[in-house]
Amino acid sequence: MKYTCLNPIASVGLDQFTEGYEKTEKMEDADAVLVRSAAMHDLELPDGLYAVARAGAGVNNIPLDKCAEKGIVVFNTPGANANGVKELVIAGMLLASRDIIGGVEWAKSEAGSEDIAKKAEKEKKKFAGCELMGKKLGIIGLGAIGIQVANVAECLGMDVYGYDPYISVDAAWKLSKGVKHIKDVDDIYRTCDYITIHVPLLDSTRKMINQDAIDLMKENVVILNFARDMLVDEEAVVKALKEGKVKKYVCDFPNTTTAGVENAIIIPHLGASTAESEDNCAKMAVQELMEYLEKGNIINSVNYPNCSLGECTHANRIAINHRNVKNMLGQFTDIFATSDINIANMVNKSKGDYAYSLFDLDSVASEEVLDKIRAVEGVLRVRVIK
Ligand SMILES: NC(=O)C1=CN([C@@H]2O[C@H](COP(=O)(O)OP(=O)(O)OC[C@H]3O[C@@H](n4cnc5c(N)ncnc54)[C@H](O)[C@@H]3O)[C@@H](O)[C@H]2O)C=CC1
Ligand SMILES: O=C(O)CCC(=O)C(=O)O
Repeated sequence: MKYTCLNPIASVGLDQFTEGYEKTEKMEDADAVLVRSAAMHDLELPDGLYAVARAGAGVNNIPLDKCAEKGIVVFNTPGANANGVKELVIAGMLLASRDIIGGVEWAKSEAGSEDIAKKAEKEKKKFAGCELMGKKLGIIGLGAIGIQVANVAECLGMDVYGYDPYISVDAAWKLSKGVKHIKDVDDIYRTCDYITIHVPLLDSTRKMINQDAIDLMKENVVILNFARDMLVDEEAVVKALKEGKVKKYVCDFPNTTTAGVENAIIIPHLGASTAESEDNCAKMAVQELMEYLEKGNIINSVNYPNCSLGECTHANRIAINHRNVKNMLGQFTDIFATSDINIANMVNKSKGDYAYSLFDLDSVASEEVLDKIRAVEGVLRVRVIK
């Protein structure tokens, strides 16, 4: 099996590939791709490619449907970099509250000045700020990152408001009970002194924080965006920064709209750039790929359902990527039955428009049988795992 990396991937992850895996620089030769933020939308997807693993959370750089149509399963690594992002969000709140950046710049500009200590005592009032304790923090999106930000902000003495209409049961269990449950996002905009967004970039979330949202916000609000720049109408934010309505905009995604704007604190996408997050993501991504390539089991896919039959202890395992339409399973089982093949174990799961079936068989399906399955309308890929 061959894999290629479209971004640098931590070696502690790649080292997990066992004998039989080989790195290639050529995507057209690869069975699997590992990627971080590299844009894949315009890349040609080779016919031999089985899987893409995003060592990270956001998958807006990957053409999910185009991959699904070719039977390419796309994975991400949920939560693996959440702590790294959480810590930078807290740093962002502190940078927005205390003029640490201004103060440090001042000290640099006075390097070599004999009376710097005396001057500092005189100048420091320029860099004074406010504390986080007692302030209201609104969190939009209570997934892996949002929860961690909520819980730590509470420990810092902030009054935390959380909004996520799709929160998972697991996530809800992890959330501190002190976090106020907000059902209308406008209440976050109206109430909070700090607002941080942690949702995926989807058509439904694009420019979620827009002029209307800003109009509802309090004077001097701080907006933090460590999720994706396109979630925010940044032209509206820049206008609000200039008018003084928004005190600071802290964003992890530099672009020509915000870089260099006064009171915009722009960070070069460093949220997950820690040794720990990079290692966690790389390890999880490689495990997911190996599990899929070797056993056909899907864990943490974003375009196909999670689906597993564990180890295969039978004669043959066949994996079928297909559309989520009626009677696919009926047609597959019919083909096995009429070919005198007993199904020892099977699973079929769907996610949106796509589905996946795994069959463990008591005898080996011939090429003829596999061709019959391939010919079923709606089948996107058939793979012999064992
Ligand atoms: N700056 C960086 O380096 C990083 C940025 N990210 C970005 O942060 C995003 C979130 O990451 P995670 O928390 O790990 O993802 P996650 O998938 O664990 O959480 C996302 C949450 O957003 C919620 N959500 C979806 N639509 C919503 C809506 N309209 N309103 C409110 N909530 C909504 C979901 O229910 C889910 O709970 C990623 O999609 C990615 O774009 C993630 C990791 C690193
Ligand atoms: O790999 C990275 O550094 C980017 C992390 C990120 O944005 C994500 O996981 O969504």
